[in-house]
Amino acid sequence: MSDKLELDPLFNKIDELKPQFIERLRQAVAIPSVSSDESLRPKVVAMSEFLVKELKKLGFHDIQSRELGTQPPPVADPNLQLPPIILGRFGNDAKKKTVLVYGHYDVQPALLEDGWNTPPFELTHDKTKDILYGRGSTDDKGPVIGWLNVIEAHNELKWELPVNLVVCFEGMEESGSLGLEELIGREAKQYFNKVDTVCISDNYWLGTSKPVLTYGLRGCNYYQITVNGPGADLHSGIFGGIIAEPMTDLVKVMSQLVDSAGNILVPGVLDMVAPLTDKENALYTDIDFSVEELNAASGSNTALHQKKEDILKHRWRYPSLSLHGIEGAFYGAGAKTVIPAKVIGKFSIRTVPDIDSHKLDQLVFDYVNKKFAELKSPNTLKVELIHDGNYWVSNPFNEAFTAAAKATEHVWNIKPDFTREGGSIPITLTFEQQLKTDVLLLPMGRGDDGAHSINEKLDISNYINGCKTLGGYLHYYGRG
Ligand SMILES: NCC(=O)N[C@@H](Cc1c[nH]cn1)C(=O)O
Ligand SMILES: [Zn+2]
Ligand SMILES: [Zn+2]
Repeated sequence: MSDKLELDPLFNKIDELKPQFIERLRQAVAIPSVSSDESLRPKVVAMSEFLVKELKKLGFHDIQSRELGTQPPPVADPNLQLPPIILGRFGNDAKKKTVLVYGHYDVQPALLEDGWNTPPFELTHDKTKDILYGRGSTDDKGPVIGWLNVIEAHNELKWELPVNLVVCFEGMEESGSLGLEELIGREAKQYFNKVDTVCISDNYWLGTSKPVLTYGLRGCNYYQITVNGPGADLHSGIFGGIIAEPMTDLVKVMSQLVDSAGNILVPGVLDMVAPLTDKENALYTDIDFSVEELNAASGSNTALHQKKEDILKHRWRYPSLSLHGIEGAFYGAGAKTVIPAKVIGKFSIRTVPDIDSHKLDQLVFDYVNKKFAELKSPNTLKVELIHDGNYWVSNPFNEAFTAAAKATEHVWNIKPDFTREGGSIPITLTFEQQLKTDVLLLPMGRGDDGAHSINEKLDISNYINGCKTLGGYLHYYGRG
C-alpha cells in the first residue's frame, strides 16, 4: 500500500494494553443492560453510568447524560424511563475534522438456560481459541469500548488525536432506538454542529477471515398481534373444545405470514422492492462468501439458497419476515394442560429499498385482520407496530470509506470487501439526513460471532486489531 502512515507506535501500544482492554470489556459485559426487559432497566442505566465514568477518566469533556422521558406504549409500566443517551467530546480544535462515533450500550436478552456454555454476563476468555464469550462482546460493547481503548492508547503515548471526536452512545438500539431520532434532530445544529462524518461500528464481517466496510443495511418493522379470549388461563380438560382458544387463532394467523421457503405471504410487499439492475447484479460475484460459511455461522445445513449470489441478495436486497415468539404461551418443560387466555405473537419484517414503511404497516394490518376475520372467532385480535427503523444504502466512494479502506488494509494486510448487511441500525439514515454527512460502517467482529444468539463472542484478534483499525481510521481520515 502506498501512502502508508507510520502507526507502529499506536499499534504496539494497543498490543501492550491488551490486558487492560479485556478488563474494560469484562466490566461492561458484566452489566446486563437488556433494553427489552423492563425489569432490567436499572442495569441499562448502570451501563450508561459506567460509560460516563470511563469517559471522564479518559479526559472527555462536555459529557452529558441526556434523559429522554418515559417509554411510549406498548409498555407494561407506563412510567418506565428510557435510558439516557451519552454524549461526549474529545478535542475541540477548529483546524481538525470532527468524527462522530455512534454505538449502543444495550444488549439482547441472554439466559444460561438458552444454551450458553458460559454465563452470558461473565466475559469468558477461552485461552485455547483466544476468544472472548459474553453477551454484548461483539454487539455492541466490544466496539463501543474499542473507541475508548483508542483514546487510552493515545493518552498513554501522549499522542494528539488527529481529529475531534464526538461520541453518541444510546441504550435502546435493540428496542427501536426510542428517543434518539428526536435528539439528533434537536442536536444537529447544536451538539453535533460541525460534525464532518459519522462512523458506526455495530456490524460484522460477512465471513470469518476477510474484513469488510459496509454501505447498506436493511430496515426493521417489528409487529405484535394480541389475541384475547377468556378472562383467565383455563384448564383444557374443562374448557377444551367448548371455548375458542386464543393460541389456536394466533398460530393460524402467524402461520400465514411467511412460508417455509422464506416467501413473505403478505400481498404487495414484494411489489415495492426496487428492481435489480445489471450493475447491481454484477456486484455480488466479486464478494468473498460461500454457503459453507453461512452453514458454519448458523451451525447447521439449513440454508434456503445454495448459490452465494442468491444468499447475498436475500440477505441484503430482499425483505424477509421472521416469527420471533409468543408472549403468554406455555413454553416450559413438562406438560402443562393450560389454555392461555391472552397471547401476543411477535414478528418482524426486514425492509429494503423502496419499501414504504407506512404502506407496509397498512398491508400487514389489513392482511392480519383479514386472516383473523376468516377464522370467524369470537376472540379479539389487535395488530400493532412496536417499532420501526429505516433501511440505508449509501455510496461508498467517499473520503471516509477511502480512509477506512486504508486503515483496514494497513492492519489486516488485505483490501476489504465492500458489503451491505441484512441487519438494521435504525438510526443510520437519520444521522445521514439530519447531519448532512456521510456515514461509514466499520465493523469489528466476524460473521460467526453469534450476535443475538447463544455464545456470542469476539475473537481477541478482532478486538485488538479492531481497535487498531478504528484508531488507524481516525489517522487516515484526519490527515485526508
Ligand atoms: N448490531 C445491530 C443490530 O443488532 N440491530 C438490531 C436492531 C433492531 C431492530 N429491531 C430490533 N432491534 C437488529 O436486529 O438488526
Ligand atoms: Zn443487536
Ligand atoms: Zn448492535
